[in-house]
Amino acid sequence: EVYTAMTDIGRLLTTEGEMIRAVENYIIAQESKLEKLRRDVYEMERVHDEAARSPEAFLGNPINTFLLVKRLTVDWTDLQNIMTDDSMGKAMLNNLTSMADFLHWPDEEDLNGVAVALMRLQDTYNLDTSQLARGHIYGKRQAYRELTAADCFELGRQSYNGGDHYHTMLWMNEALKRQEMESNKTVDHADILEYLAFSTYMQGNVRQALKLTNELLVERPNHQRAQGNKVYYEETLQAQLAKKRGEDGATMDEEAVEKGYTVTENAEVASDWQRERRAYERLCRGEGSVPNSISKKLDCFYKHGPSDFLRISPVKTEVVHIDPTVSIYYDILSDKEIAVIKELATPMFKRATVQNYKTGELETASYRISKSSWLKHGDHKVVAGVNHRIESITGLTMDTAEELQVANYGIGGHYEPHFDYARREEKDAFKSLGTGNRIATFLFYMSDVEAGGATVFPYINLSLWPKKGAAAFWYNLHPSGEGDTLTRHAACPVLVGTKWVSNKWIHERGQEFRRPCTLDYNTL
Ligand SMILES: O=C(O)CCC(=O)C(=O)O
Ligand SMILES: [Fe+2]
Repeated sequence: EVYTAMTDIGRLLTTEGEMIRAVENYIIAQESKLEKLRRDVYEMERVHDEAARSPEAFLGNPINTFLLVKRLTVDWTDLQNIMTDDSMGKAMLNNLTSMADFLHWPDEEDLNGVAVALMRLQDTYNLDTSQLARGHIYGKRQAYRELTAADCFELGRQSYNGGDHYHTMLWMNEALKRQEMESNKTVDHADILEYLAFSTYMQGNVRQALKLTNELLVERPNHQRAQGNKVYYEETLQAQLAKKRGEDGATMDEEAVEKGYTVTENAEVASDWQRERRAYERLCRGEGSVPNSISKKLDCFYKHGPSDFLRISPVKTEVVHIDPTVSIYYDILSDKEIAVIKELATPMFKRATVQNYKTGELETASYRISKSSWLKHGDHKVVAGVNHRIESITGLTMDTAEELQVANYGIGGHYEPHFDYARREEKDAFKSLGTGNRIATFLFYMSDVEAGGATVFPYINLSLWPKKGAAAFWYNLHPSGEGDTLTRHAACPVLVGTKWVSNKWIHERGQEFRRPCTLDYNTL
């Protein structure tokens, strides 16, 4: 007990002094914590208000979308950590958690999805990393702020987790540049170096990887993984040097063959794919042009048939390619009809799937990213009207056609090169329908797209730019029923804005007298 002697009570003053200091320190800590929270939330509020004024316009910029998802994942985790070390903060977080049913929280997968989409845009549209980090996209809309070193680091980390060392290097280099210029550092220099060094090694530049690892070791001499990597990189360099000196004369190819790889075959497969990829990306950027021999035969006119309806109300038609014939029809959907279709389709939206022709299962795939749903003839008079219009314009029956598919592509949304028709090995795809193959495609554009989002045909050098209210039409099959390989096409990633389309896939059955078949592969 202390109350019995003055000396002991005197010591209590020391205790009290400590207590006061502790509480004061607590207040200072809380205040600086609150100050940080206040600064963060104030900034978030400012951006949020700007976004809420026009969400489509704001989120039409991929950098803004990435930053929003990052705020709701990485930044939110940081904020929660600050808030959970006191009970008031905990209570508030519990409150937020109990609202889980009606709040949407993006997760790590979403963050990865937007990061991957950004990389796709960067590759397809040749976007420069520094320009992107500055928020510039194609000279189009500007992001609301530049990326910090931590943002670039996050993009690098996401690429790294996906095993994409090429983009890890690009973004970690950018993070490094930005970090060195930041007065308030948003990320540790050494953390960037660690990722950068390893990805540089994975990309084959051992010398540079070693240099970066040495830099890292200057900053963090006890970093164990870096110590291990340093030894390994040095040994690898030695071995490479020895090889160059001819001590081991085997070429890479010879070694690969020894290990059982068939080098040339792989190279051929890769180059077919690469050729298509290059053509696809070039067309997405609008760099393709139809040769003169074809363009001089192209035409535009008012289409007055085949149905009586078109005699009264002709359709503005542009033929943009001959063999396969690709036509564009303008102003065939009104803004009102488009609004109705979007409204009907949106509540039923699901991530688009593709059919695995081996298992027959529908599955999601990274090469098709959009949300879509199907509208039946009887769902609304607008849908019925649309079906009639396609029948009037094409002269083909809609009785055997698929329902109207409505699709929306977000930032980076795309559909890589594909055929709409089922090929021989996939011929069971539509078997259960009993309506034959997809003879033709009628593709409505239900929005303009600010940048990107073209429909491209890599083998005929054709890019179609979405125009609200217009539609594209082509036959997927030759009159013989054989698939027309030149109709292979793709939906380019949306760069800025959003893209809405709807598809009507018309089938073979019922068209026998409308588009008679021939034995000859080519005649129409
Ligand atoms: O959206 C586009 O431009 C094309 C879509 C497409 O090819 C498809 O859904 O099959
Ligand atoms: Fe398609």
